Amino acid sequence: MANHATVKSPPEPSPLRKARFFQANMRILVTGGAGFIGSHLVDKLMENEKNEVIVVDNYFTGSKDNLKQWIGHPRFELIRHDVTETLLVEVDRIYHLACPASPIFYKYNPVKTIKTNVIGTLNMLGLAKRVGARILLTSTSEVYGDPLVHPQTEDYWGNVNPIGVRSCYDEGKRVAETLMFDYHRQHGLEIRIARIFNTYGPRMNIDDGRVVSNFIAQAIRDEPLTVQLPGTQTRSFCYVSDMVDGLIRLMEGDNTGPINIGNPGEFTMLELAETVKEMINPEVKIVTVENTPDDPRQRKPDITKAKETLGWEPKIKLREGIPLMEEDFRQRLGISTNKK
Ligand SMILES: NC(=O)c1ccc[n+]([C@@H]2O[C@H](COP(=O)([O-])OP(=O)(O)OC[C@H]3O[C@@H](n4cnc5c(N)ncnc54)[C@H](O)[C@@H]3O)[C@@H](O)[C@H]2O)c1
Ligand SMILES: O=C(O)[C@H]1O[C@H](OP(=O)(O)OP(=O)(O)OC[C@H]2O[C@@H](n3ccc(=O)[nH]c3=O)[C@H](O)[C@@H]2O)[C@H](O)[C@@H](O)[C@@H]1O
Repeated sequence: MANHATVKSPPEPSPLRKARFFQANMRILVTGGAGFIGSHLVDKLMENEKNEVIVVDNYFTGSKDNLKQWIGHPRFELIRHDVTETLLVEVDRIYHLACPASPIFYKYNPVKTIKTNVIGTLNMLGLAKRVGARILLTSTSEVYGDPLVHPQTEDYWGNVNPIGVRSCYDEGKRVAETLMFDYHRQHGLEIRIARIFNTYGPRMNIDDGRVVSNFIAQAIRDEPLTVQLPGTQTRSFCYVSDMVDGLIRLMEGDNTGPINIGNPGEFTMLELAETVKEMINPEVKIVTVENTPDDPRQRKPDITKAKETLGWEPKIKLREGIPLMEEDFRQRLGISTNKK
């Protein structure tokens, strides 16, 4: 599915690319770069001395703190900007991540979430078209909704409620994917779409509301782990360094996607709670609480395509990732005692 019929190619990002004696740096825009995945992506991109990185973020869920090591660096720029407004920058690559990801944040102002997904993606595609940049969208496994196919393959069209409380996010991302392919077919844009499955790791907001961060923070604070009913719903958790590796491979490879990027290890929420309890605080209680509407009952990526086309598969198992996140959370919470 590499390249769909294209009408015409976009311009080269800069004539400097073709210059014989001067190799310009690769200028990379990361929208949402002050967030959890975005800031880890920036760290990795900055390791390459040929990269210049520009982050735009409105700090709704992100923070300058996540980027503090780069502020003032000559190859790094940080712009406070909302992607629902147009942006003029000259770049070669756009990693478009800007969008609240945790359900409690994306449901907080659903109309804004839709605008971010639709107008924000439209703006970034317009920018990519003007400057000839390649653009990668971080879509989501939520495009599969409450999936009737398990594990989920990229050719599954999904089972999504168009009028539910999650629709601002899952339908928003579906439209964003549509826009990406329409710009690709109509204007010849180079696009990449990653369908990300639940990702966790250091720098997640402590009170982010997502399940791994909730359970780890609760275990450290000695509060009951809140398993939302029924507890048998499943998720597959990918450690953030594996995710960043997959995103960069996708951007630099020649397959448009969509490609699932996630860890196929599948756990029920009760199993996750038991694992966190055993590893962090065996004394802590596990309680069940009400769930929210339309919570998907199962989720597990089929990553055959990522393996075959990107040579990618995750390396970090859940039991290896939890202690790395625990260490970061303990440091930020200022709670060092480990009741093991
Ligand atoms: N973490 C996951 O499990 C997961 C799973 C699937 C998809 N994704 C996608 O990956 C991306 C990053 O997710 P994350 O987990 O790092 O979330 P995050 O909330 O930590 O990061 C999102 C960033 O986007 C910024 N942002 C939000 N709206 C914006 C706007 N209108 N203009 C500019 N900036 C804006 C936020 O301030 C934040 O820094 C998102 O697009 C999300 O949909 C994440
Ligand atoms: O990977 C994805 O595609 C999507 O996954 C998550 O959405 P979700 O799976 O609902 O994430 P969580 O809020 O972490 O919930 C996971 C499961 O844990 C349960 N949960 C959550 C929080 C909690 O305290 N307890 C608990 O049992 C929820 O009911 C749900 O079944 C992300 O937040 C989305 O940004 C992302 O796009």
